[in-house]
Amino acid sequence: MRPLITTVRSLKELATGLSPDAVSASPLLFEHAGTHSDVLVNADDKLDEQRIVLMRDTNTSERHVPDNLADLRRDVISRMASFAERARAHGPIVLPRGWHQYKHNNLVAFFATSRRTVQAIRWIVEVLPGERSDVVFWTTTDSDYQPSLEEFEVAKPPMPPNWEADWKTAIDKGAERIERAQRNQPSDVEISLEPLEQSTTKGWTYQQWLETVTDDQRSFIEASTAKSIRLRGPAGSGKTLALTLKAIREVLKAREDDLDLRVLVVTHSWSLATEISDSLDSMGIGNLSEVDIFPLLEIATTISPQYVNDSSGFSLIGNDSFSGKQAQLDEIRDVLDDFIAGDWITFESGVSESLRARFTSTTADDRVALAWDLLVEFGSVIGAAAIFPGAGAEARYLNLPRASWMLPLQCRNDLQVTFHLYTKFMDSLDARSLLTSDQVLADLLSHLETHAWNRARRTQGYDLIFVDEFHLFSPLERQVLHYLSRDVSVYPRVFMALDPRQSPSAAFIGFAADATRSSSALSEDGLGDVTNFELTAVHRFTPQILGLIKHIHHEFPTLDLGQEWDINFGTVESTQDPGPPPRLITAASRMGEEDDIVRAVHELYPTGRLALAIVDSRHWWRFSDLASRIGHSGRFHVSTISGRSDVEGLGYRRRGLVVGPAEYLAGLQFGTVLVAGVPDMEVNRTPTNERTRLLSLLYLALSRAQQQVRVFVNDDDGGMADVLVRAVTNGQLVRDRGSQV
Ligand SMILES: Nc1ncnc2c1ncn2[C@@H]1O[C@H](COP(=O)(O)OP(=O)(O)OP(=O)(O)O)[C@@H](O)[C@H]1O
Repeated sequence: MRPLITTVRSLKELATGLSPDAVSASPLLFEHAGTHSDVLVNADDKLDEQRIVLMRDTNTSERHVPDNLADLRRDVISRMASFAERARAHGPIVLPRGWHQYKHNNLVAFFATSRRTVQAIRWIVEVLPGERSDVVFWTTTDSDYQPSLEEFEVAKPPMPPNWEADWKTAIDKGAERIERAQRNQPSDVEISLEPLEQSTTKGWTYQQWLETVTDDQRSFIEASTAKSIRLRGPAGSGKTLALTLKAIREVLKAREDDLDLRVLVVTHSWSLATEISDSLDSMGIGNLSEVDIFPLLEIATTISPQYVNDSSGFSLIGNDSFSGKQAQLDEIRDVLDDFIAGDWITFESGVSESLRARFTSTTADDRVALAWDLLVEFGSVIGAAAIFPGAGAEARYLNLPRASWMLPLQCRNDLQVTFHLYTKFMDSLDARSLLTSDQVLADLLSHLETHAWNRARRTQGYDLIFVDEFHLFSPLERQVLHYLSRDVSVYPRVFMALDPRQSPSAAFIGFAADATRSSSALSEDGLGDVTNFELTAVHRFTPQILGLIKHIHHEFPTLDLGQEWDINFGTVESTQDPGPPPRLITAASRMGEEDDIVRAVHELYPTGRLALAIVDSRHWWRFSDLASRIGHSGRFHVSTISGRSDVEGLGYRRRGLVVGPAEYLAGLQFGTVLVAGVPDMEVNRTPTNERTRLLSLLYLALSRAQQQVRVFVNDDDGGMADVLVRAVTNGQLVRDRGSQV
């Protein structure tokens, strides 16, 4: 096969488990056949990016890894990306001990994967001289072929001809594609969905909406802006819409009164920011230049001086994207493996029995589960509390209050071992010149506390701040909001829409509840007195879907939610006409399940926008593969969504079938939602934190649907989860026998 030229971002996207055939359905990736090599780039890649050249002389079937590593493609690709990141960091390359590296001049050899069974396979890689530290993956060695690096250096083949020209063409073409998408001109077949009918605002004007909203929504829209307001309601109750209408109302009022008003709408993702922006545009009130709509992280990187003029070469880890999360998870697994082979011995006797069992387990699945829990602990507990390694950091961590959703750590030693691993993890990020979004926000906070910002905020700050999906913001992110206001003499006026049940990592709920437990906590938060409004009617979905969602709600383990956060689901009603009952389709095998899904796509595609939501992202690889197969049939528009980054906002919304892990569908809606990858959540077998997370994702997936819901399960993966069995028993789900092959 011809050589492949690619980048870290592209490899990370592939390392989520994206099937090679699904590349063409990804709005993030772009393939180009050059004169002598193939090029695979990510939409965010620029011309001066570090390049990764993969020589594929011996490849016959596999496109992204050597044929003999096909079974471990995900692991292998992830390590390739991790190596390239380390190569481009300043200073000498630091690889984890477990990689067993050799070096000779610019050549490095290291194990291609962490799996012990195949460790004998090593990469021979070269880091090319120059600013960008391009990396060439020359070949792999195994027991039959083991040249020394010295020998290899002498016999090394030349670089592929024209590779730099092929690279440049690919980047130019990729940029053209994005530009086309931004102009909303799909380059392929046009589809016949009517965008306005499908949108949140149904094509109605602002006036029409004011006449339609419920009394609850109206009270919020017309409420005084003298105080901050918390708007709570279940999924689909019209929170986003009410926020949008209130923002418009305040702008129009200020115009009438001849006041200068600056309004900020903060979201968690670009896709929702784009959707709100489209809603504003479609309401027939012309240009609203007073309103800015951005994801919070975007604001952080545009006003934080460290990032505006950043020359350190550090880049932000995409930990809001699935690929970023997966890359961190792989890194934590490496850190864990190194730790267990080394320092663990000094901690072993002190930690609790249950944690010890997790560290000493030799099952690969247990190791992954532990890495996953650590990822949540590092990001949502330690990072969210802005604790970074350094003097006094461990003591602060030891004193943090623990909540039920967190990793159960029973004694001081458990916490210490966790903090030790956290420090190692942060060191490994440093070795790759990576920053987390928590670090960016913590830096932003310190900037916001300076006199310089205190002066700047008078012009750059905002009078009113609207926050959608507030439940997705970490405590750290929430603190940032206060400083974005313009007038320092009054409390910031923040209007937050939230539904704590939709917090997929389940991570922020505990903190949020802690913060609200004492009534003075909110004023300490810097918001002064906060008024509560509650929405009790859902407008998105039918009473049948609401019935199923209420059932899921009642399955949630007790979260100790502060009273102010819990929504009384008993009183919630749907304003939609009745629709078909949600269905559960049970197949005998994975293959059968996939057939069932394909059949459903054929049947439902003509009815409007469809989503296939994957509840447990560990099943993502399988469904991304299915997505590509459906896409390749040529009859359907399929796009995959696996992150919150900007480019996804471009292409997918007008497309027919959107496939993605449930958490990335937050804030969006579809005519029909097909739900798959629902794992066993049995109380006795699933820790509370895991169960909460999965139920939250299931709730999120189901609540994206307007008309129909179909849930797919198969016997290979354990059949129906108990929560679904009970829904069938209670009549909220109708069971159909799916394919029995
Ligand atoms: N009063 C209303 N009458 C009719 N339709 C409404 C009303 N309020 C909202 N809707 C519609 O209900 C749907 C859901 O609204 P919206 O997205 O604002 O809900 P949400 O509470 O933000 O949901 P989620 O939390 O799940 O993102 C939209 O299609 C919107 O147009």
